[in-house]
Amino acid sequence: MQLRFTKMHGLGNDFVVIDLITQRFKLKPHHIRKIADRHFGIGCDQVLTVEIPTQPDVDFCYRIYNAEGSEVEQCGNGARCFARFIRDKRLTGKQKIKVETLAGIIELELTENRQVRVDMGEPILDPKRIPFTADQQATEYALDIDGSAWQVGAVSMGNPHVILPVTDVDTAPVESVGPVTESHPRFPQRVNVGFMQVVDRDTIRLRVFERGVGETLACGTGACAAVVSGIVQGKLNSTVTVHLPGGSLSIRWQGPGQPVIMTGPATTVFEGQIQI
Ligand SMILES: N[C@@H](CCC[C@H](N)C(=O)O)C(=O)O
Repeated sequence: MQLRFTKMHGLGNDFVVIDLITQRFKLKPHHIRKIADRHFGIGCDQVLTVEIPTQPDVDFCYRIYNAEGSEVEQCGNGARCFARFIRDKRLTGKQKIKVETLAGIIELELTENRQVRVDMGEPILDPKRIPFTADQQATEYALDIDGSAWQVGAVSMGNPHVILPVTDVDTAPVESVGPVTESHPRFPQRVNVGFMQVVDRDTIRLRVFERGVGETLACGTGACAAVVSGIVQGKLNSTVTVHLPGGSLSIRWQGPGQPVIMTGPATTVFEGQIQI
């Protein structure tokens, strides 16, 4: 079968977006791996699908697959690309779009300056729900990573994140510490690993070793989780600019009970068809 796709990115975190409303196809993990392969396929960090919602009062269903083939709960950069795709393909005329994900319902809004604002929902700090093995909820946890002692933050944005503080992201041990932490036994569903440098109360620099992918140029949920972690630790104000290798995001969180709001760009690169 020939599948139509659109190649997109959010700050260099790249996606193959497939409309499964006008095309009927059941994507299996080996299809995802083939599509995501940078040598033998199209190449991307995640495959995103647009589907008919299963719940009332929701506009679309948004599904997310990591390059390794696993389905995941949430993807922030992907959410902005999803909104741009829906708009460009005229699948809706609405300014605000409600979509269901495995992590719950999120709201996407295209702004006047071609940015996309996403209500990512409330962050989860309860270790059981992250999931993360810990005696009780805390703002920082002692974590042994391969014999080294780290003080880390742990937050779920629907998907699990651990945040490791570093003094300089340029020299952070992303390639060595990232993979061992991703599969740390205290994170039973594995984890996305953020390396956060606090620049000042309004600015951080961040690199993320993503679960199921490796280091990406940007991670939207990683940016949200890092900011939430920095806020609960008293290091950051409620609106923070996050500088990632692929560009910058604005993240706002006004504290417990409030959703995290992410604003940033979404770009279409090209369109095509793939024989699957
Ligand atoms: N790139 C993403 C996150 C994608 C999912 C992640 N790798 C996971 O396994 O949870 C983002 O922008 O949030």
